[in-house]
Amino acid sequence: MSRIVIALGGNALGNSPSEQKRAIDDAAHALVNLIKDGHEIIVSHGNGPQVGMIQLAFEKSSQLDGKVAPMDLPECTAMSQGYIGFHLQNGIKKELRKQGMPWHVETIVTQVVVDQDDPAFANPTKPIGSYYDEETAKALMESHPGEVYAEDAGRGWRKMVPSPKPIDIVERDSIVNLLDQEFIVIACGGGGIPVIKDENGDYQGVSAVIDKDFASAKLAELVDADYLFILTAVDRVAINWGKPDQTELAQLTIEEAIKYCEEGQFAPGSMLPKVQAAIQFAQSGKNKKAVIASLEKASLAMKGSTGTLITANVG
Ligand SMILES: Nc1ncnc2c1ncn2[C@@H]1O[C@H](COP(=O)(O)OP(=O)(O)O)[C@@H](O)[C@H]1O
Ligand SMILES: NC(=O)OP(=O)(O)O
Repeated sequence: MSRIVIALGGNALGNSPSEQKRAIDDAAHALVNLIKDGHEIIVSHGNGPQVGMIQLAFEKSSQLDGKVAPMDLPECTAMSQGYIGFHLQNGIKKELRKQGMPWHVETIVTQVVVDQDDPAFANPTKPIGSYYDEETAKALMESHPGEVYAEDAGRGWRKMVPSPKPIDIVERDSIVNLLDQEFIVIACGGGGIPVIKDENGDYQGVSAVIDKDFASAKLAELVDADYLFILTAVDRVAINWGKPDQTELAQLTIEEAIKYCEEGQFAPGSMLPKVQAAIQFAQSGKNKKAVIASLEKASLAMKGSTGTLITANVG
């Protein structure tokens, strides 16, 4: 039995609540297969499209109705954890019921501690919300001074917000207690709600969105997981991505992964943070294994027949 932290990418969630429910049904099947294989799972998920949508909805509502206040990013992430967790926990429960498996599933509203002096606060790089064409994005920057829009990994222009690195997880002990009670835990949704500790020792939200792959690596480290699974829309990490000599990689040592990152093989905002998060987890202790694989082949990736394995001692 292995303890696996699973980071679910955008393809597990879809772009609207109804699409999300359908996508989660497929994701739940892949997740329950891992439980059937005897593993303990902790699920995290992204929220880039959702957190942007929630923030925009409040901005538009406040323009229409002065009694509605705009919503800051930590609250928007908290809302996204709630409704994505709602769909995920019910989707997983439904799949467990179908397969006659008596497991409990719980979503934890998770706060993740960041450093208020993280340089990321001065350099917004995390894409959220919808995609725009360049002209629209530039018009939005003119009409919304202070907001930053930039190209997102060749897929269009998006709003960029600060994305500090995760340092600690406030609800770590609750997560471990639930795991010990044989719960399937959903935690660190949307990278977790970014917080700092104030002078009284209380947690205060800060305006940022943490990358869910880095938060998942931190979660995997803090719950002493054996595996970090980063599940996305491709079977394997590739070098020379999108070129005629594109080559999929079945395994990478930490040193090889660092070298490819330095060569610029992975697009910032899409594959780069996944590989960096995988390296971070693989470096966090002995025999720690990170796997980047496609959602529907998660169970096969656990058996080693697909996915990219990143670990200290490949072979
Ligand atoms: N070198 C690469 N190897 C594999 N996929 C890559 C590479 N560079 C970019 N990609 C793209 O990055 C995507 C994963 O990033 P993204 O869609 O942002 O993740 P998420 O699944 O977390 O939403 C892949 O589906 C693929 O289209
Ligand atoms: N918070 C976060 O990293 O979300 P995405 O994976 O959707 O970008």
